[in-house]
Amino acid sequence: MVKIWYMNDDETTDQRLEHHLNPPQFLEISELFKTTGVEYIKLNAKTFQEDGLLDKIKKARNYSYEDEITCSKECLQDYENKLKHFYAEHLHTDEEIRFVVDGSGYFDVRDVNDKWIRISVSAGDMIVIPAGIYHRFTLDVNNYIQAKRLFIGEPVWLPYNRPVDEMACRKEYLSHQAESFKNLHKPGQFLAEFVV
Ligand SMILES: CSCCC(=O)/C(O)=C/O
Ligand SMILES: [Fe+2]
Repeated sequence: MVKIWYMNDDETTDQRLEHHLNPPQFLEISELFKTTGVEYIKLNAKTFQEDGLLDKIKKARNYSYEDEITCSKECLQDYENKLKHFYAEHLHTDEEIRFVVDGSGYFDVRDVNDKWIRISVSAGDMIVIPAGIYHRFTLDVNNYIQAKRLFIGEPVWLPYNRPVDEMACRKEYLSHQAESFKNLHKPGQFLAEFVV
């Protein structure tokens, strides 16, 4: 079950811990979308290969490329280094689409006021992180996640570490954020249409 909360930015303890504010401040999926444009949909991690929902989403969104990544000490080559890179604040020129098949982890995204929001994902959770948003990823204390990576066209995994405010995708993201996310009322306006 996805959980979303504002992080305590001052905490310098292990990145794999929850890092809540005191008291904790949770967000709804619709609030996450309004302040960041991050979309979310729940799939069934046990039946997605037969129930057709993932295929439907891929077709509608033109996700033509798909592979899988497993992040664990045993399965990920250059584990420590890769995790360090994932946790460096960065953006991409394309959407980052992840569907968690097994395990769990945290995607952190910056909100409209540059505050960190932590999204706790586990099996069945799909998130779409827009191009141009500053974000990062970490494993949680279970140290294991397996996720499908979807892509429109050829995959480009290039992260651009902050600050890269002059990039076109960053400027475009900020103008969308200012103009439209806050006026939308449905959680994950686009993915929501697939919820039955
Ligand atoms: C669970 S997917 C690993 C993290 C990743 O691929 C990425 O690009 C983070 O920003
Ligand atoms: Fe990323």
